[in-house]
Amino acid sequence: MDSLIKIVALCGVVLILQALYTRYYGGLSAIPGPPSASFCNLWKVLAVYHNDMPRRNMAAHRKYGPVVRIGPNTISFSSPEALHTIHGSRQAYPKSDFYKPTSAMFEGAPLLNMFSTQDVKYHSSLKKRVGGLYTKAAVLRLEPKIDGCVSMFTRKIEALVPKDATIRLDMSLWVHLFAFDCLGELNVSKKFGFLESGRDINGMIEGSDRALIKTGLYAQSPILQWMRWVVETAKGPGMIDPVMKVSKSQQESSVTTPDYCIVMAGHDVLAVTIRAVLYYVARHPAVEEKLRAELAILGPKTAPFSEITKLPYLDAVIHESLRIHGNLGLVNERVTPPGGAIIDGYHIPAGTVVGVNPWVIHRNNSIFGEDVETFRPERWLDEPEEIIMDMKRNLFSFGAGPRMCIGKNIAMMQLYKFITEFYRNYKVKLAEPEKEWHVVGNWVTKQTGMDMLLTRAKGCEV
Ligand code: HEM
Repeated sequence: MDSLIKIVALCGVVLILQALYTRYYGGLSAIPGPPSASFCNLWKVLAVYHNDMPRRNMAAHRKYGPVVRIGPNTISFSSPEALHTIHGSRQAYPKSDFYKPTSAMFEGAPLLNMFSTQDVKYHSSLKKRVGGLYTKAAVLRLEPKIDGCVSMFTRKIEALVPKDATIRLDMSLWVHLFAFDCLGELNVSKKFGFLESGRDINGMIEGSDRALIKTGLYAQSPILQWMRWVVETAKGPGMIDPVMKVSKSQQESSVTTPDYCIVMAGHDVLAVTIRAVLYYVARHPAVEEKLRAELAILGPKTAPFSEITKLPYLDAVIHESLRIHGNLGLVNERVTPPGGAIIDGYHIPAGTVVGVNPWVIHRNNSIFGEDVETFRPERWLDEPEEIIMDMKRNLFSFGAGPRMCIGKNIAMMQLYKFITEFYRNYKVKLAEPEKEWHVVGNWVTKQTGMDMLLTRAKGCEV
């Protein structure tokens, strides 16, 4: 018993000494931040646990400046220079262990995909193989499929909204049903049936939300990450195992793995963006009026993408929604290379987790102006050209550099098409404007609590 107490006491002393060293002598000791963050990950864990990371991360930058230590080995940056160095340049840093759980597991080992891989060479070889499928020109072939999904959404809602009546709908759910069905249509030419049934099928949306929340939370500390890995491994084979067994025998595993990632990517962040547009436009009737006036110039038929991308106010509303409501609420984590790096005047040792949180950079006054908390699409139209270019360069909603979203062109087409048809067909109001929506301030910043009152717009024909 005596020796057990001695061992526990010894471990305690070692941990305390290590914490003191990390705080006062480690290579990051000069960087300001919340006091606890310099020796343990509690600050990050609590911020995510309370679904409050975007707000706390922004507040930390207001208090401590452009470079903030938010964990013993994690630094959050807020400047455009840091964004460029860490994420945007050709030599952008590799992803951190945060991304490990975003690989499916097969026979006890992670199946690396384009999103999850930390290996720069493997990533670049994957991207070379499939990148051509996602260029602006290439995704035009998907326009009819996206049109099909948008008109299915419109038909479903039309069936729920009788002429001259107003109906209350949970738009948080309905846009996710659209996003999931669109994912099916684009990937396997088949809608999954979410819109048809008008609800989550087999708990897929709920399951995906849970997985994203867990990934965001457990990744805040290596110990939690390890515990999650143990639990997930103990659960045994998942959905991907039988697929991989077939693929392996056909020498296709290298194709199946990136496909798996693209099939899983995009529905939740697309839904987050559409919700942001709907919510902020509903809160700003003058914006809605201008948007409707612009859309009124379109003919009665579904407008082609090439035409709607020329509508300046629609473009400004989408950019402003992407800015004010970052899809991801955490620092997009990267790791400094061997030899370390100089970022924003600090020497950051090799192996440090560094990055930028979209919420933080999108509220940088030097880029987006003094009124960053205000939803003002006009900022994308009225400012001098070089300021607008600078805002576009620093809009981080789709990431930046080599690890930027490969699906951005598809996502933009989905957004433009959905928003155009939605406002052409419906008038919308928040059902309870006195209430704020609820935002999950974790990794993907999902919003709920946005019931809306829908009425058919005049001349709406589907
Ligand atoms: C509005 C919709 C979307 C948004 C806001 C969005 C946002 C993002 C962001 C921010 C990243 C970088 C994440 C990070 O570095 O941590 C990313 C990566 C990625 N996205 Fe999207 N995405 C959207 C839709 C899509 C769609 C439709 C697809 C499917 C084709 C897709 C596929 C991917 C892939 C494969 C990556 C990994 C790219 C790489 O590491 O090279 N995304 N996305």
